[in-house]
Amino acid sequence: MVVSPLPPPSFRDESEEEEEYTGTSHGIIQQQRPTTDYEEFLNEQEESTKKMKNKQTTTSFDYENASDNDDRIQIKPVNDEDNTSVIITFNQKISPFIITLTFVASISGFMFGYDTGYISSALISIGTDLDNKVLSYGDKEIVTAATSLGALISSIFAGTAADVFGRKPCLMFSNVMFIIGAILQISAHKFWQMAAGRLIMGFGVGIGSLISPLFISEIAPKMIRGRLTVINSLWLTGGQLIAYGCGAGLNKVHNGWRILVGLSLIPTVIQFTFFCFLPDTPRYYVMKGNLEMAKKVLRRSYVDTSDEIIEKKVEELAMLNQSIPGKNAGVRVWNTVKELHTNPANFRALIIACGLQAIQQFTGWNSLMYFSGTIFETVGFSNSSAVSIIVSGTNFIFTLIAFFAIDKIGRRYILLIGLPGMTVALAICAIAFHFIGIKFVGNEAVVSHSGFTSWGIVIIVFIIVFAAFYALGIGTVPWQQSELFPQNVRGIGTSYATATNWAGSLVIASTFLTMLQNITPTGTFAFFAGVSFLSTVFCYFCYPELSGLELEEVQSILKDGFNIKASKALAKKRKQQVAKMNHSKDTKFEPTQEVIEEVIED
Ligand SMILES: O[C@H]1[C@H](O)[C@@H](O)[C@H](O)[C@@H](O)[C@H]1O
Repeated sequence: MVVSPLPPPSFRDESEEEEEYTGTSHGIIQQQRPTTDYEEFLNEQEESTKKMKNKQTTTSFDYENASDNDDRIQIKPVNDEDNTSVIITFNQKISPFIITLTFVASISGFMFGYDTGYISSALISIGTDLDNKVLSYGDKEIVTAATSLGALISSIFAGTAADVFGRKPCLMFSNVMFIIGAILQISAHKFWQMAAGRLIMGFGVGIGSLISPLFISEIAPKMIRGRLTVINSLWLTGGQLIAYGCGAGLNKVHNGWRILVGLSLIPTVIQFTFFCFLPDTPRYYVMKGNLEMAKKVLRRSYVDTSDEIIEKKVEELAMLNQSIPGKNAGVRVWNTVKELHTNPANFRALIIACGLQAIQQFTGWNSLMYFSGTIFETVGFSNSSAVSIIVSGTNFIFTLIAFFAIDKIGRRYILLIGLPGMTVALAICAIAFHFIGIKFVGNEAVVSHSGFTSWGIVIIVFIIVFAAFYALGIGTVPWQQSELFPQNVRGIGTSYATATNWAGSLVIASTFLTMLQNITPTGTFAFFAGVSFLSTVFCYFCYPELSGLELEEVQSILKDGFNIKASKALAKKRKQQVAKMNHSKDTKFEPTQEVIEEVIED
């Protein structure tokens, strides 16, 4: 099989001939050919991948003649890697351009947090402003759930749209949804206009929640990819906190809820304006075969890196970018879905990504966010906005701690610290609720020992402890989902995971009160504690350490198992290599020849 140095764009021309697609292996160039000898075809592909990699290992960089000023360093595959591992890496200093792109993309995180956060205060201050009557409990549920429903619907399509139209245009489209949704709400005098505005805003939230972390992970230098993606979560939890703060401040203001919704227009307009001048991700350009644009963006991202290395990196990304064939968009999407399910590495990625998002929702955090006021009132604490601010403030502060820990300590460790912590906190709450003796009659809570009791204090303290452990691990790590998937299935894979998140959020928010009524608060919290415990077991056996790995390296880890041990070894190795580079930079500003040789000899 002939392997051309650069692959065709992932989405082929309509004119191309269609052939049945039966899945692919790791590999690089997908050629149109009959699939009767599919096994042979896969073997050939693997062979050519090996040849390409070997060729690149030996020819792409002349170590003998490398000067002391070379900013490049090529890392030989280590024992834990196979020959599909990425081999070109270089000093990936974070530049102002990357910071700008990250901050602009993560405004979507803020919109996610603010738009899901403001509704609880808005519902209190709306009073009789809609249809001149007080909203019923059912009306309130519809207005709250409309955004999650919109997000669920749009997240199903957003991944494919991101591959077809690009990440940036999709984020700009989400801005349009935010603006239309907000205007409909601000001007609403009818309940259904308000609900429609919330639904349309939800379309924006769903798109942003998927694409912003994907965008960031595609532009981020590998050693701080975790951190940069957590910036999105920081904006998210910060958005929730600000929404509760503003909500508390505007509670008594006439039409305060319209101001609250109106404020959401500011960040979205800022994001849209910035994106008019910023590019898409280099990996997206590679996927579309626009290698010149990919180089341009990489050059702006890594200003200290030589053109030669940038060219090689783009070449490598192009080699690893595997196209999905199909004569039209529908067939290609179907083939991508097949590829996601039939390729073992992709399927494992899917289990992890959807599993983590489901755990994030089914351990009950959002029900506590939405109903913390009610819960705290039942244990004798009446200031519900203060409580919401304390709980969401804890969420924000511990997301900040996750920001520092996620690349240094690693994603796996913070999950394995967070989930057991949540289990214990939830179990203690379940016990404490038993001694308080609460019953739910309708939507009203009846407490046998009213007033502030010591068990009430235990509940308050351990709900805050739960919030801290949640934010440290499972609140943040699932949004690293994009790194699990290779380029050709990343869009659809992250769609599945994001849709799992929104479906879980809808289910839990709409069943929480029913659970409290039917299985008592003790039963509800014990249920969440049980889910947290099982989730710890799942993460222990299935979640490999991915910090410090190139996006393209993750597949080699997931190829023949979850490979926890190998992933930990590879992550450690990568960290040591970068530490060596950084160490040499302290003294000479560039890696020295010895450092290069040392790494090569490893
Ligand atoms: O990661 C976020 C964060 O933890 C939020 O606080 C929560 O409301 C979202 O559902 C979740 O996806």
